Amino acid sequence: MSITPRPSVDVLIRRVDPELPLPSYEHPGDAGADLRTTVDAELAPGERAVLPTGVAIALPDGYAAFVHPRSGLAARCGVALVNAPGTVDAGYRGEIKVIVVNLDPREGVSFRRGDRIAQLVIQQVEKASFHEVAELPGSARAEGGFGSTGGHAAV
Ligand SMILES: O=c1ccn([C@H]2C[C@H](O)[C@@H](COP(=O)(O)OP(=O)(O)OP(=O)(O)O)O2)c(=O)[nH]1
Ligand SMILES: [Mg+2]
Repeated sequence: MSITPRPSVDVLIRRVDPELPLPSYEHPGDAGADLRTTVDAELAPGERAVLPTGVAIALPDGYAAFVHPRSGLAARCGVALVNAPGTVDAGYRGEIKVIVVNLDPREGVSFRRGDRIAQLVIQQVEKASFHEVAELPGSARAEGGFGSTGGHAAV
């Protein structure tokens, strides 16, 4: 049985920093195109920084780009994105930036210009038309949340 790939979506991209390569997919089936930092950065334990990526994009309406962490940076260095996933709106024309944080309690982490620090995932998004009601229809979950289904020994 063959699987049919979805057609790609056209995204316009401007290189704010022309010396660095465009974001790219490392493998044909990858979901995220890696974003690079244009600056060197040193993060002490617990420190965060907003790193520029040197690119700006224009997405068709109905799409958004999401800035996701790279698992290697998380697993090996304790680097996370404070707002993962960062949401890049279709109409945003500014430089995409990545808000990194060093979660390691003891070791600092260094980034060098050109390092791949995050990945950009493009997705179709729905636009909601909100219709206000006084009462919401009932549901099995109702107002349960935040561990309401149990399975957390600590809670
Ligand atoms: O990780 C991120 C998140 C956002 N952005 C850019 C693109 C996005 O379209 C814009 C606004 O993001 P968001 O809506 O998350 O920020 P906000 O705090 O709500 O700012 P604003 O009031 O400008 O919407 O900032 C990034 O470059 N990187
Ligand atoms: Mg916003």
